[in-house]
Amino acid sequence: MTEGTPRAPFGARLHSAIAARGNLCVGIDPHPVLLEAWGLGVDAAGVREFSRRSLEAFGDLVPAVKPQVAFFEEHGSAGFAVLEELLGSITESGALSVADAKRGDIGSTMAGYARAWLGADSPLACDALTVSPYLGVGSLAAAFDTASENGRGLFVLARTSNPEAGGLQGAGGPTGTVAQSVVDEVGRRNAASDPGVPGSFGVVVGATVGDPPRLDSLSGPVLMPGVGEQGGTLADVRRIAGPALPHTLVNVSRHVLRAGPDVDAMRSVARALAETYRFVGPA
Ligand SMILES: O=c1ccn([C@@H]2O[C@H](COP(=O)(O)O)[C@@H](O)[C@H]2O)c(=O)[nH]1
Repeated sequence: MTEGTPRAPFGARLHSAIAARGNLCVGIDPHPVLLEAWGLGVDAAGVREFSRRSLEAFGDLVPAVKPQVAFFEEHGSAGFAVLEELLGSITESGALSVADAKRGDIGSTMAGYARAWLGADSPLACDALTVSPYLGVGSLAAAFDTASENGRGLFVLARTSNPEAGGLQGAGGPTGTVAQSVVDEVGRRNAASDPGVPGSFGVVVGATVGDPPRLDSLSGPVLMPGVGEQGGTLADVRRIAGPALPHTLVNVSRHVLRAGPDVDAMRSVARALAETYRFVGPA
């Protein structure tokens, strides 16, 4: 981006990226067990090489790449330095970066996380950040505002893919489930979006969920993990996304990464998935 040129909204940039590359998002999750399987050290240097090979394999194939922040954070400042470098390299590969940090806190503290991940020139700035609404969607106000100001986006956890989530997120009240109320509140923040182009505020809904929230009034993108190792299928993705299918990013991490360390082998798994998970015609 030229200095001084405002960044286009995340929703519009994602819309173009999906039109060009389809709906698959691949995760970079340097689990210790994968680092070992690849013959790499379980340290920041191993994570750096893992990230480099992963991005070489699929960075130019997919609209978005999702680093799992936990596996960088566990290596301290050296791990964060690798993540900073990776976020820049994802942009160079032509993909959007989704930092999966699941941040959430009281409003005044959330403002610090917002500046860190969504600020104009922050070292860890990403195109979109995963955030947790379980301190109240309103506690995320600074993240919504900072993302809007800088053309970045959010994916707010609504109905996550893990089996433990249902008791809390699927709990019902007179107006529907907790997850539905999150989707509806996020959707209200997208109200002014252009028809056909998603707003910049999305939700996370797992591909493993039997009782998903309705997404018809979201007007924003969906990040849908849970395909592959967690058992979600193409049919699940179609059923759960419904009208939001064209704006859905289907995330797959370990199923691709297990094909490594060979870059061509990972690329061929990612390419096959990218063909399967394409819900819009080529641009
Ligand atoms: O509900 C959620 C939210 C986030 N995730 C993250 O997605 C990937 C999934 O990895 P796989 O190897 O494809 O299972 C991982 O980073 C999770 O933290 C999720 O799975 N479910």
